[in-house]
Amino acid sequence: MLPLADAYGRVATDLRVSLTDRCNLRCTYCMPPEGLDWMPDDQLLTNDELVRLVRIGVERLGIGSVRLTGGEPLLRQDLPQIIAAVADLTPRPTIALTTNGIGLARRAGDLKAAGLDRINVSLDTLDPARFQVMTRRRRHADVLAGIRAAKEAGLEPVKINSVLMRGLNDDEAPALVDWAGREGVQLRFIEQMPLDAQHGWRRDRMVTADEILASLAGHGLRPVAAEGTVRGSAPSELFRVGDTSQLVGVIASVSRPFCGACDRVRLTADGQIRNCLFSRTEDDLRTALRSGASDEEIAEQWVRAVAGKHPGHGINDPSFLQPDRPMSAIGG
Ligand SMILES: Nc1nc2c(ncn2[C@@H]2O[C@H](COP(=O)(O)OP(=O)(O)OP(=O)(O)O)[C@@H](O)[C@H]2O)c(=O)[nH]1
Ligand SMILES: C[S@@+](CC[C@H](N)C(=O)[O-])C[C@H]1O[C@@H](n2cnc3c(N)ncnc32)[C@H](O)[C@@H]1O
Ligand code: SF4
Ligand code: SF4
Repeated sequence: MLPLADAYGRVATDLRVSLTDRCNLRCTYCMPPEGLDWMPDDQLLTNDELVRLVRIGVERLGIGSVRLTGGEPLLRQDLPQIIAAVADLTPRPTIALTTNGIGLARRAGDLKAAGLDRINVSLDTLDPARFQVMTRRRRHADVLAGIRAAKEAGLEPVKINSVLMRGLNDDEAPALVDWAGREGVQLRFIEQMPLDAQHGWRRDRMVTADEILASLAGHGLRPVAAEGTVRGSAPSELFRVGDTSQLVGVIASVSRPFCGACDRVRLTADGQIRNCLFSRTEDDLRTALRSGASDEEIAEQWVRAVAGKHPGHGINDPSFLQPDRPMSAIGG
């Protein structure tokens, strides 16, 4: 086994695979109203290519968990087949999905049956009108139905990702926490990152973890770290709501970076390895695959790609440059 180690003592064991750069929403912090120039079909990995790369990661490189994301991964009609093929690998990795939840109501049962272990659904607001402003689509009810179906399919605990945007939904943290408590889902607030295709992010506009926690002062949040729970490599810092069993997370990529414990590596839908969400370089495994490289050669290229990983994202450095690819094409 070759570990995917970098020069800072970190080892990547969590593979985040983007299945498509396309999406049926247009979240304002992610992409413009008109969408993007989607990747041409011939550049996308086929299912066999994708599963082969995941197999190499699992068999040779110590990948133990696989998260399927995008773009919107539910747009892949063959998602159950992909999940089943990954679930067939030895050793079997845990398999998770990050989705906007549209169409999940119909598909949650099939995904669970195919081998999906965990699901995270994105929902920024409880108000359908705000949802329409934030995503530019009228699909709020579909997302709520998807979350319900995921729970009914036994994909618990369902985690919910909420990005708070100033002037749009930054007053909604308390109501979202109360809703999550009633629904029995784990809510995580995400700081907005500079990864939108429009390059509209501004440090002085983003809603910070401190602001989010201050707005939840009435909820008696206590860090679970104080109970001895170890965070490990998780992006989310967890808090207990009062004396209840409810946990709420804050993913503070910008104001409280967690790069020092990073165990993630990304594979884009067009077969590029990215050693960091904010990496400015990529390693082209698709060309290697299509020019007849052996599993061993691909594994060695992958190891070299991770070895060059930077210590952190650099968002707070004056010289920071946003990556060329937007979040939706990297795999968030
Ligand atoms: N900066 C940074 N943000 C990340 C990273 N991984 C995930 N995130 C962000 O965290 C948010 C939630 O990600 P998810 O896809 O739900 O995954 P997760 O939080 O790792 O999942 P769990 O293991 O279920 O907690 C998204 O906005 C991601 O972009 C990362 O490596 N770096
Ligand atoms: C890129 S999306 C891909 C999966 C799926 N389409 C979804 O929305 O869950 C993954 C996660 O990234 C988050 N995200 C997108 N753009 C972001 C940004 N600029 N800053 C922080 N999080 C972002 C979304 O809210 C979502 O929770
Ligand atoms: S955050 Fe997810 S749902 Fe929203 S536009 Fe981006 S890829 Fe689509
Ligand atoms: S920004 Fe890069 S180094 Fe930091 S946690 Fe994310 S992927 Fe890892």
